[in-house]
Amino acid sequence: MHRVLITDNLSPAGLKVLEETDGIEVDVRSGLSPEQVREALHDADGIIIRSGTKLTPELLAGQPRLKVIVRAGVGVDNIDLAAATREGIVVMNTPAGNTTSTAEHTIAMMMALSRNIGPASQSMREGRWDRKKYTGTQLAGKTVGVMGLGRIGQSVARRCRGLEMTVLGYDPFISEEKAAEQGIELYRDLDEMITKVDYLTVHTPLTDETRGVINAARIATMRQGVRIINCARGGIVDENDLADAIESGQVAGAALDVFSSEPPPEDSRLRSLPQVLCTPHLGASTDEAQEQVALEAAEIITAYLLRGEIRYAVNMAPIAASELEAVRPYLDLAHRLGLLLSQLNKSHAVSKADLLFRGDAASKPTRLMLNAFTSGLLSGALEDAPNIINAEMLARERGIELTEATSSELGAFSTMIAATVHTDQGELSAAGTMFGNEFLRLVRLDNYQMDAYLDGLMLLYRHRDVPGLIGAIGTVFGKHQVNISHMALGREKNEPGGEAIAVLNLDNEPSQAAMDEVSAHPDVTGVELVKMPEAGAPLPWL
Ligand SMILES: NC(=O)C1=CN([C@@H]2O[C@H](COP(=O)(O)OP(=O)(O)OC[C@H]3O[C@@H](n4cnc5c(N)ncnc54)[C@H](O)[C@@H]3O)[C@@H](O)[C@H]2O)C=CC1
Ligand SMILES: O=C(O)CCC(=O)C(=O)O
Repeated sequence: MHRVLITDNLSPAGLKVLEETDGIEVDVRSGLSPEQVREALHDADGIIIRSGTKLTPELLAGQPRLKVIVRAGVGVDNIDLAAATREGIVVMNTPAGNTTSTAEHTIAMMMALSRNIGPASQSMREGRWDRKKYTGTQLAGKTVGVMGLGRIGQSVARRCRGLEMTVLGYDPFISEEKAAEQGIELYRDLDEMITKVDYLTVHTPLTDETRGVINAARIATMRQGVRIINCARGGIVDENDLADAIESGQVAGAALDVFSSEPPPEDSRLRSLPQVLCTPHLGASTDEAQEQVALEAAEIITAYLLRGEIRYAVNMAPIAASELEAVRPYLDLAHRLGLLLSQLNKSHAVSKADLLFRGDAASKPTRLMLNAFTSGLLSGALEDAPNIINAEMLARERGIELTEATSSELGAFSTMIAATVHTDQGELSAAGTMFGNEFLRLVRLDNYQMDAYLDGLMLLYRHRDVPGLIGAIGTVFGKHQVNISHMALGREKNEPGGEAIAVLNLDNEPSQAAMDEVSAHPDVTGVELVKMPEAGAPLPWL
């Protein structure tokens, strides 16, 4: 049974999906302190949150059961992504469920700001009839600048066009064609765009680059009387600079749904300025958006916990259900090569690992395969075996450089993954292939070509290729009651008398005495016992 913890308000539609899914148990809590969230996470396989729960490194550390965090919404700034990644926890969001509601809220804020709806309504409640004081401005014919042309920014832009506004846009990651299709005049320079607008609305995530991007210096270059709307994240518009600019008259008004600290302090200047219209982070708060994000969150978390399907991951590459089955054997092969090289490497001082994907493997998600390989490579070195989410980060944190290359040339096999590990004592390399998507094979170890099974107990011994040796080793294992299920030989040069490697697959683990006897044979130059998962064993993290 997989337990899903829910610590924020989630629409009943999503809860119902979770409750009705076999294999899923739901634990709904509210009003938890950070310490209580930490404790509740000990017994959770996954957690669904909105913006009310902050998942800090302290909460995410030491949660071996926790595999997945789903944000019912877009912004993941309340989740420490680096910490989640380091702990091997996949983080996913529901990117499109609240786009329309947030775009509509932005338009509502823009209109209400322009027509003084908030203060006018308040004045009537207080018994006044101030028609002159609340004269507003019309949107039609005005120019709006949209910073961030993603889902919400574009949705806002389309609505502004419908309101007969001229729409300018700034987003370094959108093409001219895409902007033009929607009637957006695209700027590549924010500083240029903001001098031309009557309204500025921001729709980017809060990042190091966007934090405080709308600040005193930029506001000073804008038209006097500009209006600013922030329904994205608090802090994109510097709150102090905005309050100063409103007090000085440079900015006529601002509409804010989000704040750098939520809720903002009661004595915050922005709360008290009459030119500021505030809502308490309501952009996504509609029945429709909440139902949509809750349904998506429930589906995403169950798909991951029950089937290993990864959608909308923000800290790793996604794998669709349709792709997963096809990719699984490649991940398995890469993981086994990592496990093999990890066990053969005696120096532990790995500085670099290079992966080459050939043939069919080159058309599969190479980043995931690199992670799968790295998780195998590091599995012996770390207390908790890494998974495909954190392996790359853990390797890089340890100064291990990872490279990947692809080649569509087939070579001897229709698919091949080759790995080379660089250590302080030289290089180790191995290559594997698969027959029929199922049978994984080791086809090269260093310079020795072979066809060995990559599963179970593998005994590798380096030897001089002389007659009688195979019989002698077989006799040792027979004496010690160790059954050999398969054997493969690899010769460096395809001629007798040189150096060779034998790979024996064993049904049971040989005793130390048996190992010592094999090692003592005068023609054997090295013996290793490698433990691999059984054939067809599920991947540890999928
Ligand atoms: N108020 C609310 O309740 C809600 C707020 N949001 C927030 O709205 C924001 C946008 O959400 P979506 O449109 O769904 O995200 P998105 O990922 O579709 O779009 C973000 C856009 O910002 C652009 N961008 C990133 N850095 C930029 C920069 N330095 N300058 C200009 N553009 C930049 C990206 O290229 C992308 O096109 C997010 O911060 C999200 O958290 C989302 C939903 C509800
Ligand atoms: O969960 C919410 O209501 C906040 C929505 C939001 O800010 C987001 O999806 O980024």
